[in-house]
Amino acid sequence: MQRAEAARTALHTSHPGADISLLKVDVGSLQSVLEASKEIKQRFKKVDYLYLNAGIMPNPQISLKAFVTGLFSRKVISMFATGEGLLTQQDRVTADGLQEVFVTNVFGHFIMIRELEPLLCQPGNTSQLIWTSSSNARSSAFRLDDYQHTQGVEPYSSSKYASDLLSVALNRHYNKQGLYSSVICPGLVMTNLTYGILPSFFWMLIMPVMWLIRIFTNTFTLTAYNGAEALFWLFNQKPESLDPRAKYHSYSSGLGNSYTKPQKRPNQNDVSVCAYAYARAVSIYSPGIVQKKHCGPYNTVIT
Ligand SMILES: NC(=O)C1=CN([C@@H]2O[C@H](COP(=O)(O)OP(=O)(O)OC[C@H]3O[C@@H](n4cnc5c(N)ncnc54)[C@H](OP(=O)(O)O)[C@@H]3O)[C@@H](O)[C@H]2O)C=CC1
Ligand SMILES: CC(C)CCC[C@@H](C)[C@H]1CC[C@H]2C3=C(CC[C@]12C)[C@@]1(C)CCC(=O)[C@@H](C)[C@@H]1CC3
Repeated sequence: MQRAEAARTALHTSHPGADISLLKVDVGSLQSVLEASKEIKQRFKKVDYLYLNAGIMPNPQISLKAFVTGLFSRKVISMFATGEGLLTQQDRVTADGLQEVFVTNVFGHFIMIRELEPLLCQPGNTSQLIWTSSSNARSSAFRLDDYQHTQGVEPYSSSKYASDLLSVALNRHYNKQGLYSSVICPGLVMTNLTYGILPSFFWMLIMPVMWLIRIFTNTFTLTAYNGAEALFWLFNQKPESLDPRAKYHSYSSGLGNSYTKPQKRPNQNDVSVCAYAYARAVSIYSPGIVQKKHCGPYNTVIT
């Protein structure tokens, strides 16, 4: 909350008239998501934009062997752009009995969308869901028969691919009610997430190398300001004009100027499968968990 208050103060300095309301939510805890959603419904009559940005990559490990092999392969540029095959993470099970990466990066957000449905689907109004996904999302890390990625070591890639699929499934389900979902990738940005991969002083030391790499890959946005480009770009678009299956990337030119461009779509079969998986996930988890946590009745009907 302290960080949120600091952000509010900074925003008030640059935008003195802004009405900024703070609310604490742990998207990794279903009870917290339900409570926060209830509070949002009390505070607001409608929600125009829901930015699903919170995400984690716990205990990341770099594979030095994969990095060195990648450096001398033809895939070197794509390795720097996506980090594919370079990172593994150690996941854990939350108090709700869910995989932490899956619940934080995907499922908590999904429950919030369902809970806020009346505010997001107002007649005569369009609303946008904007997910912060990643170019690290990888279909081969996602399996329907293990959609929480309990068996593998790449829960981050898996959860980001799940959010890409879920966004397409949400478009199919909600577009006719004026709700539109998009995913973005901010590129490689220096944040607490990347400081968990390598210490901040190390990133500082290799910054000249990073600027050099940026000449060859536009995905090294590096600053939060440039990384947020696609989030801001989407805010200004007519949601009906967006491609429901695209991923919108924040890019930076060699000189550090940012711009947004759409990129590839998830596989059609995967999308149908994902819609089914999430319908099943909600029906399995919601009633049991809510009863256990004494949050009152919570019925979800998925068609
Ligand atoms: N940095 C990068 O290079 C990239 C980042 N991304 C994605 O961008 C998003 C933002 O990450 P980034 O800013 O880089 O990393 P940070 O670790 O700096 O920020 C993560 C944010 O998520 C919030 N968060 C984490 N867990 C929870 C939780 N359980 N409940 C509520 N909020 C939570 C954090 O809140 P708090 O500060 O209160 O803990 C923080 O605001 C993530 O989804 C990440 O996957 C995607 C591609 C590249
Ligand atoms: C640049 C240096 C000389 C060496 C850095 C090597 C790696 C640690 C990085 C190379 C590509 C990076 C990358 C990510 C993390 C750090 C690297 C693997 C991400 C996976 C971070 C989270 C994301 O969501 C992706 C978009 C990033 C892709 C690139």
